Amino acid sequence: MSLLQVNQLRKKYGNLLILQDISFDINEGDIVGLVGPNGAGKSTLLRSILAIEEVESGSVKVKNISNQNSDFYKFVSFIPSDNYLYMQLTGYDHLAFVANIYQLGKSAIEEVIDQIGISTYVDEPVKSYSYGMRQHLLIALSILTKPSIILMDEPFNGLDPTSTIELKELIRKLHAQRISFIISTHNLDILEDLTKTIWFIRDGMLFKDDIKLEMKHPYQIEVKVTDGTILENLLTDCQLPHQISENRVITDHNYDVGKYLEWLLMNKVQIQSVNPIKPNLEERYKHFYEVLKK
Ligand SMILES: Nc1ncnc2c1ncn2[C@@H]1O[C@H](COP(=O)(O)OP(=O)(O)OP(=O)(O)O)[C@@H](O)[C@H]1O
Repeated sequence: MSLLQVNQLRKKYGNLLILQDISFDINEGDIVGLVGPNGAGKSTLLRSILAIEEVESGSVKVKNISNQNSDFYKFVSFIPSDNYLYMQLTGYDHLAFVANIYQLGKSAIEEVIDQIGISTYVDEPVKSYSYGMRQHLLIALSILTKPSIILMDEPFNGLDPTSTIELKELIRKLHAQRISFIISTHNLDILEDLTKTIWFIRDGMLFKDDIKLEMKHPYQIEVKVTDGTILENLLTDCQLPHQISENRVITDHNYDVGKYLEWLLMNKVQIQSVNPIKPNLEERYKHFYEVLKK
């Protein structure tokens, strides 16, 4: 079911067009990864969704409530990339401050402290927290209102591997409780662990990682046969471009895989399986920008 609707969002800084009429829908339970080079417009998009930035035109709604209505912010939370915590205050002070704005009681605070697992340090001043502990506090703050979606801008910046794993687990846990996410990050490996829905932004335009783009990628097809030695001997006669690795022949997807199969069958090679070797996100990312440059 559609949760967040972004319609024709257009944003300029001076004469520079930053967001070019961006539209998309996020469904309940989605985790969307937003990637793109520096200055592509990722933060501006998140900030415009939240009406922190004034836009030229377009509309944003969550559960049919406009971002011009304060109720919008009960359902949408934001974790910005810059640390906006107060070093002298404790984690609890922060939670009490936000709870007060939304007129939430102590029990709501206790609930998120338990849920995020920050009870051992919530009464300490934030200046004593590690990056990971600060990120946990920011998430605790973001879920106080029980939002339906959390927008995160570069949440993994500065985290060590342990804190990164903890944050990923926390995102998965909240996702299992039906919270949706839009996560902007440069860390493609982390993103690929969390979601298959990865969107690219470049020059203020949004590109969903669509199948057509993937089909154009010259990924390879792997053909398994029973005996590598025979294969190697056989393939000395094969005119089609290929590489051999043990008992597999790796072809180039630009060539028709049928031709390889035909040739192998004709030479009585027993085929065990034929699998596309799907490029990883980093390869698709590189390919994507190469395609766009043309
Ligand atoms: N307050 C501002 N005034 C003028 N230009 C701005 C402002 N904020 C951002 N920009 C410009 O808007 C463009 C998009 O910036 P934005 O921060 O949204 O990119 P980004 O994709 O989040 O980049 P990064 O990955 O480096 O965080 C950049 O060209 C940036 O210089």
